[in-house]
Amino acid sequence: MADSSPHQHVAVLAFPFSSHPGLLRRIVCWLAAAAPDVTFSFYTTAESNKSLFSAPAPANVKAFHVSDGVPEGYVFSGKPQEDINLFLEAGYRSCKKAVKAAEAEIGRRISCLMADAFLWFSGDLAEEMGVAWIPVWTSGVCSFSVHFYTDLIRDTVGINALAGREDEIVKFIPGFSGGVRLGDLPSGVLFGNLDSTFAVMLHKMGKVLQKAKFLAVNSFEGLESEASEVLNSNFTKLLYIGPLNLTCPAPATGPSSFSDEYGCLKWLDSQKPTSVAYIGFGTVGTLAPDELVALANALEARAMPFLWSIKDSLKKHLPEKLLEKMNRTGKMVPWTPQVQVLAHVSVGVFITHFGWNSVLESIAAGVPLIGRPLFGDHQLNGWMAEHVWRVGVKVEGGVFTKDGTIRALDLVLLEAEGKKLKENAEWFKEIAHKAAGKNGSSTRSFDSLVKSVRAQKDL
Ligand SMILES: O=c1ccn([C@@H]2O[C@H](COP(=O)(O)OP(=O)(O)O[C@H]3O[C@H](CO)[C@@H](O)[C@H](O)[C@H]3O)[C@@H](O)[C@H]2O)c(=O)[nH]1
Repeated sequence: MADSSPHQHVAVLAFPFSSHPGLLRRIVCWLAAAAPDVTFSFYTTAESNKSLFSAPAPANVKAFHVSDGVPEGYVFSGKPQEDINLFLEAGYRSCKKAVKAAEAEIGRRISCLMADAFLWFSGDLAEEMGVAWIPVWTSGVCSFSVHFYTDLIRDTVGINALAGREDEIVKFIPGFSGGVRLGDLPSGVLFGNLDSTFAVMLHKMGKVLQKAKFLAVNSFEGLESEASEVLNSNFTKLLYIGPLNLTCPAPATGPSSFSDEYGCLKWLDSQKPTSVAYIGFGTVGTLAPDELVALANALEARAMPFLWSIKDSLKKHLPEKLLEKMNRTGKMVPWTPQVQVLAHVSVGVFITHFGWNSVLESIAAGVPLIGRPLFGDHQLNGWMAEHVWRVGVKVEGGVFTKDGTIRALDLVLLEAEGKKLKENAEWFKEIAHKAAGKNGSSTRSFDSLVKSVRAQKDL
């Protein structure tokens, strides 16, 4: 293998589900543009590569397929997370195989392994290959912290001992001295199926990442200060590179998520300032039909202008008559350019699931949130938004009802408390823009990441 040139080869392993591979691809395209002399090999499943690389990427980013782990002739049984399980079971072997194949094709050994933090085995792989390891956590420091301290939390509270204690506020978790509601911890830490593929993966990740020299995170200095300080002093250096929607929006090379094929921005141009509720629940979660109807009824009763990112397959749950009335005040589309939508002056509130990217994008646009957490880190992100940053509220009881949704809309858009939420969101917006601006902390972290992949050494 011709390794004599100073050029480096960086391998990037994606977790091929939900918004994860898209985010990693954005980071890689961003790094590749800043380090045109470095070759980046990017690994995800064939299916995921197909949609990710339908748009052009920088010439120094090369996509490689990694096995999805599905044996030939395998018939899916419909068990939850079956595809993730199969991928992870084959993960170490198939990622190693794919990296070896890429090294042979590119003619250069890798000098560094960057990977979605979910892929806990990437640290062992980097060690075996004798290269630097750069794990990337695409969510918040607050949720990472909980996975880091999972054993402590389980030992203190007891496994599956939550019944009747959901509303208990505990202060023993490092980084949450102001307290956190037990029922808002991500499921799989203390309650839910602790043996599920996801729960096991996150538990392993929390342990293994204690060995990492640093962890790149999609967050910014000043948002999650306490959890960050605790992690920085106890294990590893956190490298803030977010919010990614500000630091690496990459519309020129990104997939179609940035396009406005349904004319959302033009429609928003015709609305009054801060009058519109933007509604979106990310890339994986869906609402139950009765909640869809309750939310729709609340919008209709409130005659609220709205823009709703909703798949056509879900619209069928809304009664025809209601849809007709709603079409007079709002717009429903299967996809929006969310970052630009939230930054539009007409948007006054974001009704969402508290997915981490959605929360960051809303904060970066100074838009207050109304949340209905669905799974994973959403509850905890919602807790932070409502009780720590005070930029939003969780909908009453955590599910959409017509009356509860109207009350949340009134609180955010009409009442004094809502004004305060908006002010707080604007305050964080300024901090986020500073961090992502010239000489900002996230920009500087990114520069050191570029230097590190170029120099083939740790930060
Ligand atoms: O019409 C749409 C809908 C979504 N998006 C984008 O899709 C992303 C959605 O991300 P997020 O809000 O984080 O939701 P999920 O897709 O549900 O993200 C998964 O990954 C996140 C990061 O790890 C976790 O916080 C979530 O729990 C997990 O569900 C955001 O960047 C949105 O801007 C659009 O651009 N247009």
